[in-house]
Amino acid sequence: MHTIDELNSILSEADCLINEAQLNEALDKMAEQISGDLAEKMPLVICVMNGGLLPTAALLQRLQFPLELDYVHASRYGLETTGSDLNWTRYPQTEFKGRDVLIVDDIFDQGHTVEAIIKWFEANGAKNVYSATVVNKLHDRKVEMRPDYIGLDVEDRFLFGYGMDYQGYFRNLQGIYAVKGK
Ligand SMILES: O=P(O)(O)OC[C@H]1O[C@H](OP(=O)(O)OP(=O)(O)O)[C@H](O)[C@@H]1O
Ligand code: HPA
Repeated sequence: MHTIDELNSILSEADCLINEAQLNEALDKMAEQISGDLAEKMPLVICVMNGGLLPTAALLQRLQFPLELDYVHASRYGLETTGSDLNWTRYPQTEFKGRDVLIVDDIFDQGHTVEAIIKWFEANGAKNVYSATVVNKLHDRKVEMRPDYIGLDVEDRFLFGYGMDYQGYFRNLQGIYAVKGK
């Protein structure tokens, strides 16, 4: 359990790596690329909860063409997770067989989450599966694939804000922060 004072000091000591203006610029570019590729395809956009909530909303506001929205909740099991083991707590409810699907998440870190979700949609009949993440963390512990649309590269630190949580908190921030010393 954290106190409000502890949480406020985590935030006040953190480094802001990406501010709101930089986020907006990156999201504008992503939306432009996505619109170029998908505007005629009536895609199904999939928000990966919980981290994908803010990025999905921000992209949808910028995508002015016919699309449908659904969400999945699939997260990695704790620290011991290896490979693509995901704990699915919500599968999509919208028909996606034969359709173009766009997966939206906050971060491409090691990449197991996005990779496994893409594979699941492909294995279950999606036509083309695209993926978009606001940030890509720079390190060499990654899966081989990369998302089709990436907002910004970011250094290898523990991040929070704009979808990403620090022990459950701070997903709501309009910027991306790194915990002091981590
Ligand atoms: O690229 P990876 O190394 O797989 O990590 C990225 C994933 O980790 C976080 O989700 P998490 O499983 O913590 O669930 P959450 O979205 O509910 O925070 C984040 O939202 C991505 O989905
Ligand atoms: O750096 C991170 N912060 C929060 N959640 C995450 N999930 C993967 N990487 C991160």
